[in-house]
Formats: sequence, structure tokens, C-alpha cells
Amino acid sequence: MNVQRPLRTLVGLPHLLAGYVHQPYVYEHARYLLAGTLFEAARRLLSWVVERFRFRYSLSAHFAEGNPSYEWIVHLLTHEKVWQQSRDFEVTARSSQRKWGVRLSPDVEGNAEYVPTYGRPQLFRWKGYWVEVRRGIFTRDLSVLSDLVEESRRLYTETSEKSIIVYTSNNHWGPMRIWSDVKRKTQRPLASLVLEPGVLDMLLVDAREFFATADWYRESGIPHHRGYLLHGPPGTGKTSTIYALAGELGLEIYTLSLASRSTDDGVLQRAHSILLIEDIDCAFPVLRDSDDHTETEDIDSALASAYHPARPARDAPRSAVTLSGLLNVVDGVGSEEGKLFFATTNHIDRLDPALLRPGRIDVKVEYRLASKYQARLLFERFFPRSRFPEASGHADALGSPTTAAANGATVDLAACFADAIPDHRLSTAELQGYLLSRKMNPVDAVKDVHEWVQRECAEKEKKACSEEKKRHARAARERARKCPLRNKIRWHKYKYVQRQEQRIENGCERSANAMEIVHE
Ligand SMILES: Nc1ncnc2c1ncn2[C@@H]1O[C@H](COP(=O)(O)OP(=O)(O)OP(=O)(O)O)[C@@H](O)[C@H]1O
Repeated sequence: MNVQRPLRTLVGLPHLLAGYVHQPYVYEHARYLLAGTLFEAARRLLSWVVERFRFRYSLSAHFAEGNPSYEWIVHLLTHEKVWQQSRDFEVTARSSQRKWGVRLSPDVEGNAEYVPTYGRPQLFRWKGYWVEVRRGIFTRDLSVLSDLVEESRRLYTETSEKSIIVYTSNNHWGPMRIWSDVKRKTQRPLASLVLEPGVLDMLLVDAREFFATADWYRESGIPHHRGYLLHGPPGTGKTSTIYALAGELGLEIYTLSLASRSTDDGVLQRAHSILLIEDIDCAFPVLRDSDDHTETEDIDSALASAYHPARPARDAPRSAVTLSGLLNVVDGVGSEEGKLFFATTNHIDRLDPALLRPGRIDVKVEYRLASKYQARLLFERFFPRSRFPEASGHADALGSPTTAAANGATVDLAACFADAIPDHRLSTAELQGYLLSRKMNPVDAVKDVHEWVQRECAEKEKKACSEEKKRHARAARERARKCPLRNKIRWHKYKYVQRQEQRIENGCERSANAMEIVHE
């Protein structure tokens, strides 16, 4: 092995290096290297000092989207015109969705909403302090942060005074966005509701008393929440009552749909003000009837499940909310103090008795289909004398004999209208729909009402008849469930009856007979 060559290289290395060192460009490179190192060290030192300064002399607070405080702070930013520094906007069509949009051009009203995203850090001055959105407030004083939040909340409440804010749970986006759907609704005056006398006053007095006696609740060791259940047929004003109460009491509404699969027990624990659960019977599919299926579907489903037991039943739960989760919200550890809980249902009989016990549901109010009294009030609301002074001149010509005879006096249009409405047969929403179609002509509204009532009642009869058939179908299904040994002959019998029924027009009675054959 030849070792002489590497040795020679080693011996010559110092000479070689000395030769390079004396080259001018090597000095040049070394200088740049040194300057770069010093620059980087200075940069790191500065950022360290700035971070220390920030850490010591600034506060940072996180406002999570989906939480009401996020709404307050964004409103403050809009109010302080911080958006003017913004370079990123989200543009959407104008809607009732609550967004803190701004007008980019003072002359153009437009139908679009420009919402600053505040994606980049923005600096603004607030009450003598520098506030940097996305970073913090430059002060050591913690009270400034609470002042800022309080001020934002006050401004927000002031702005919202004439409207009701409705938060809807929407957890498609993860837990931080639970109440991200915020809507602003015009406040509904209490006077616009037509309810039986005393109902509204009772609810209002009860809710006011509840808030006024918070100390008493605490001292007595009674949880400070109150539950109301408004139950009755659709379109009788249950939801409208809650919205009008919220406006009157200045409360926000947090509404949950139990029918939504995205609602689960975790969502329920995050409510304040009024927690509203509409159609609460949706939470308990076990007790639910399947009214929403047609009769044919019911029979098919009954037989299908009888013949194919592996097929999932129609009563499979639609909601992820369990009864225990719901009870926990209403009065358990998950419930929040100082909260009104409102629930509505069209089927009180389907509710679990555990939910209805006092302490969970303290006040139950039954809403019925419209009475003559309500019909009259509604008519007067639609056609106030101040707007239609000439209308009362027609009243005598149209006057109902019963009212005229009873009063022995001049009848008015509202009385004629009320007289034509049968007690508790039509919903207030239906009456409202009818009056809306004649909203400029009270005389026509009275003239046509008899015919309309007859038509509506006939339709209801028909519907009731079909409900009856459904009940038979449900009974058939129950029997099919209880007796799994149904054979094909029985299946064909059902199919035969179905075909017969299709052929029969207006065949309520005959259909019922046919069903009887099936159910023998
Ligand atoms: N008692 C009422 N007074 C005034 N308006 C009413 C009344 N009942 C119904 N309406 C009108 O009918 C419509 C539906 O009312 P609302 O949603 O309050 O009924 P609901 O009982 O909650 O119905 P559902 O059970 O289907 O939810 C609304 O436009 C409302 O203005």
C-alpha cells in the first residue's frame, strides 16, 4: 500500500490554506457570515424582548366562534370601524342570518352583505388602549379586558333591542361552532297574539316573577330554572308566544331541534336565556306513532318487517338525544341557572312522564284550535277600524242573524266573521292564512268566509277519516309484530286490499270494512 501520497497532501495542507486565507474574497465571505450571524442573533433577541414585553404588558383573550361573546366582540369591531383596515371580506346575499356586515360604498344599499373576516391582525385604539385583534390588548390591567367585553355586550344588546336573537345549534363544524347559526328576527309585539284571555298575562307574570326571585331560589336551595310546556295542535301560536315573550323580557333564544341527528347530549348543555326545544316528542321515538307515513306505507312496513325481521324498523331513533341527556339539561348537572326552558309539542301524550314532573316542567299550557273569541280578535287585528272606517257600513247587510238577535244592536264585521267560525275546529294559523288572502278587503273576507269554512271542514273530515285508517294500519302492524308466523297468504290478502282501496274513490267506509277483513 502506498502511504506516501496522503502524507504529502497532509504536509502541504497548511501551505494550501495559507494561500486561500490571503485571497481577498475569503475575507469578504467571512465578513458576510459574521454580519449574518450578528443580524440573526439581534433579530432573535428583539423578538424575545418583544415577546417578554407582550407577555408582561399585554393581555390576550380568545373569543371562540359559536359562543355569544364572539358575537359581541365582532359587533364592537364593526362599531369601532376596524373593518376599514380589513382587506378580506366574505360576500353573501343579504338574509335574516345575523352577520356584522358593512356597507363598502355609502351610496349603494345593495342586496349583498360584506362581512370582514378579521383574518389578519388589526390594530385599533379603544379608550386610550391599543387593541390588536388576534393578538391582545396592550395593558397589564385585567379590568380593561372585562370592560371591553362588557362594553361589547352592552352595544350588542342595545343594537338588538328591537329584534330577537335566535341561536340555533349547528355542530356540523365541531364543538366550537355549536351556536354558530345566529338569526335576527323582528320583535313580535305581545298584542299581536290572539290567545284565550289570561294566558299571555299568566306566562308573562310567571316569567317576570321567576327572574325577580333569583335570591329566594338560592336561599331555598331550589334550582333556579323553570320549565314551560306549550302543547296543542299545529298553528295555534305556541312558537309565536315564546318569541313574543322573549322580545318582551329581552331574552335571547337558543333553539334546539331534537329531530336533527346532529343534536346530541353534549349540545344540550350549552344554553342560556331561553332554551327552546320544539316538538320535544321527537326525542322519544319509542313513544312516537308514525303518523307521518301513509297508510299504504304502514301496511307495507308492517308486513315487510313481519316477513323480513332483519329490516330496520321505522321507529329507529331519529335523534341522538337520550331521555337522560334531556333530563340532565332540564334539571340535572348540565342545566344552567337563571334559565327559562320552553318546550312545544303537538302530542303531549307521547311524552315520558319523567319529563313532565314538576321541577322539569312547571307550567303546562294547552293551546286549542281557534275559538270565536280569537277569530274576532284576529279579524280586528287584520282590519282595524282606523284603516277601514267605511267597512262597518256594510256590516248590517252581512250581519249574522244570531249575533244581531243576541245583541239587538248593529252588528260589526268582526262579529259576523267570528259568528261564521265554528269553535275549536280551525287553527289560528288557518284563519290567518284565509284573512291574508283578503287582507285589503274586509267585506269580501266576511262574504266568503262561510264557503271557506265549509270547504276547510270538509277537508278536515276527510283527513280525520284517513287518520282513522292509519290507526287501523298501525293496529295491523302491531299484530304483525306480535305474530311473526304470518304467511304469504296473509301478505297477498293485504296486497289485495290495497288494490281494492286504490279503486275506491271517497271510500272511507268501504276501506274501513276492507281493513276489518284484513284484521280478522
Ligand atoms: N294565537 C295566535 N296569535 C297570533 N298568530 C298566530 C296564533 N296562532 C298562530 N298564529 C300565526 O300562525 C303562524 C304559525 O304559528 P306558530 O308557529 O306560533 O304555531 P305553533 O302552534 O307553534 O305551530 P307548530 O306546532 O306547528 O310549531 C304564525 O305566522 C303566527 O303568526
